Amino acid sequence: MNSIFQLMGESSHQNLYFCNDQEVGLQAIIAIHDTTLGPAIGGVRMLPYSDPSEAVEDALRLSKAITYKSAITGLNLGGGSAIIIGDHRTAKNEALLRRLGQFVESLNGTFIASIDVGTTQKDLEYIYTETNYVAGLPNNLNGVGDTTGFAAKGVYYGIKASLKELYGSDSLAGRKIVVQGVGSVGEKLVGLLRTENARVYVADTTEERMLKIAAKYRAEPVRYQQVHELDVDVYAPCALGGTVNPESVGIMQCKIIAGAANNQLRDEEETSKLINEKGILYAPDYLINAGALISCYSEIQGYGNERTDALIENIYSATRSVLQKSKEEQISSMEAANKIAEKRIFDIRKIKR
Ligand SMILES: NC(=O)c1ccc[n+]([C@@H]2O[C@H](COP(=O)([O-])OP(=O)(O)OC[C@H]3O[C@@H](n4cnc5c(N)ncnc54)[C@H](O)[C@@H]3O)[C@@H](O)[C@H]2O)c1
Repeated sequence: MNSIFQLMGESSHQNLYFCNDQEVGLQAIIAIHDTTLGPAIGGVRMLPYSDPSEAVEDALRLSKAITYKSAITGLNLGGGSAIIIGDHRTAKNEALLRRLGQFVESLNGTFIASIDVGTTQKDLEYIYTETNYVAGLPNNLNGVGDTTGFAAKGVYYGIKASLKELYGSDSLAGRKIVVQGVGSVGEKLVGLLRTENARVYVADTTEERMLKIAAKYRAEPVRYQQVHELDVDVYAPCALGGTVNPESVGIMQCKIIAGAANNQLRDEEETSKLINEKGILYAPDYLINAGALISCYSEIQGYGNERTDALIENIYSATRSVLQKSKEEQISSMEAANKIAEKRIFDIRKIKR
């Protein structure tokens, strides 16, 4: 127990809640990192953790990341996370999800649940049966529906802001961009980039998917093993985390890294240093992939499409501020983003007391 308080203290977490309902088989954790800016939003992640302490660590890490993501994008939301310990393919059912909904409801709006790995919009509907504190509902329940288009739009602005910083122009025409992973977000990003005549290369471990997307958007297919060696303006990681690491940076030929994947940097400190030494510009992942979170915020606030688009467009100016601060203070762009996010929380905390 001591170590849990130590972990919470190290990352300045406010609360950690546990729910154990043996009758329905629910073992769940809700972590609230910081509610200075507003209620803590977070996805419901369902995975078969082998040890509850792993689930606690994940909940703490994920909730802190959301605090920073909300802060840097100007949202009035805090960071949270919900974890259900169990195999989402076999152990998920209506009673379990509704029980989680009751758990969320018991926190009186301090936590707002959305979807994450192992949960779907259908699951969120079950949670919604028991609590109104949810975001990311389907369109037929007046929700934002599929958030992947919003995520792609944010990445698109992040790429444009990075181009502006490096070349003095944010025009995409003729710029060479490789999109690694053309799944839900990657495909929509390819569409946006091609509309403005960027020269787009697409890679995916599923060859059929890669060929389909290449043909649909008149992009060029490349083998996924060759992504890092391509001489391009932008490398957009849109598959899994950790693809930017000392080994891959060693062979990279791109000028900018800007994509949708979460936790792109493995060994953050060392990798940031190597990126810097190579003169590669890095648009922080948690800032430019915030479009989905922004759309959930819009749903909570009852905003229409126009306001949602405007909030997502802010990613452009936020990315520029981060890159400029990074240059001026000779710090990594991740450090610059973290500093801006922390300062906003610090300032707002003063007026909330
Ligand atoms: N879905 C969202 O709203 C959202 C929001 C923010 C961030 N993200 C992040 O963006 C990334 C993509 O999300 P998604 O919803 O499009 O996922 P997805 O599963 O629909 O797509 C991922 C694609 O990457 C491919 N892939 C996996 N490993 C690869 C590799 N080594 N090389 C090339 N391709 C590979 C897969 O075959 C798949 O087509 C994830 O990291 C996710 O966490 C998603």
